[in-house]
Amino acid sequence: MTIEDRDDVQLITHALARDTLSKIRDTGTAQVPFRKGLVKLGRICGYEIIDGALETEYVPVTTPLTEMTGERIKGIENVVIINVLRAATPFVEGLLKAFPKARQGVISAGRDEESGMDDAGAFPISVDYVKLPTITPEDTVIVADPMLATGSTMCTVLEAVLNDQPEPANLFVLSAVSAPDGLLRVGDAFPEATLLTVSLDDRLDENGYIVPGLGDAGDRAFGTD
Ligand SMILES: O=P(O)(O)OC[C@H]1O[C@H](OP(=O)(O)OP(=O)(O)O)[C@H](O)[C@@H]1O
Ligand SMILES: O=c1cc[nH]c(=O)[nH]1
Ligand SMILES: [Mg+2]
Repeated sequence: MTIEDRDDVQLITHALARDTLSKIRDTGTAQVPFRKGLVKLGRICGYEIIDGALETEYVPVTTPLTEMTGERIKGIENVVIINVLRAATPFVEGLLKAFPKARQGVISAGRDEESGMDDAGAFPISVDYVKLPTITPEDTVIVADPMLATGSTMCTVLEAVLNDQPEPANLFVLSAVSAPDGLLRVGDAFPEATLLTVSLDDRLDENGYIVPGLGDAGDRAFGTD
């Protein structure tokens, strides 16, 4: 099945998200505006998740003038955000503006770039640090990583996050830029996940980088090379 036929893949189409992503793709965007762009993108994605996935409920409100019926977002107290070190850190900073009370997990997972991709187009992933909150069946879990390339990192992260935990009410894999191969790998391995992405790019190059992509998100956000 191709990506276009799958209903577990959903694009975040907000114009501000597309505008911000276009700015940070540009090779002339320096470290600080790049990092700030990822923060902004995370905030917009957070608002879009609220709008698309969480319901509202009616509540009584007393204004200075009268009584009325207002709305509150249901389930916003039950959000877990997983930060995949390190490129997800500014992205998660933005998400937290939409979900300030989220419980957070941190996992350091990185591609072993020296080994290269195997015959199936996957990277070996080294996991160095894992600190995860307990998940409940009421939770909306958002696993955030701006780049979803081969999907190797995300599959490793999801295994760790879901290991011995009850299935959450919603499971979102959130990326800014994704490649078809990675979405297929993650979607096939975790059919319970909804794969949200701002841009589904064309392909991976021979080194597993997304094309057109934005380069190495971690290096660009942290000023390393
Ligand atoms: O889908 P994949 O092929 O696994 O690639 C995606 C991963 O690559 C990047 O991390 P990287 O290993 O460069 O670590 P970094 O965030 O520390 O730069 C990115 O942030 C993802 O975690
Ligand atoms: O294109 C890519 C692929 C993996 N990680 C990145 O930061 N960029
Ligand atoms: Mg990197």
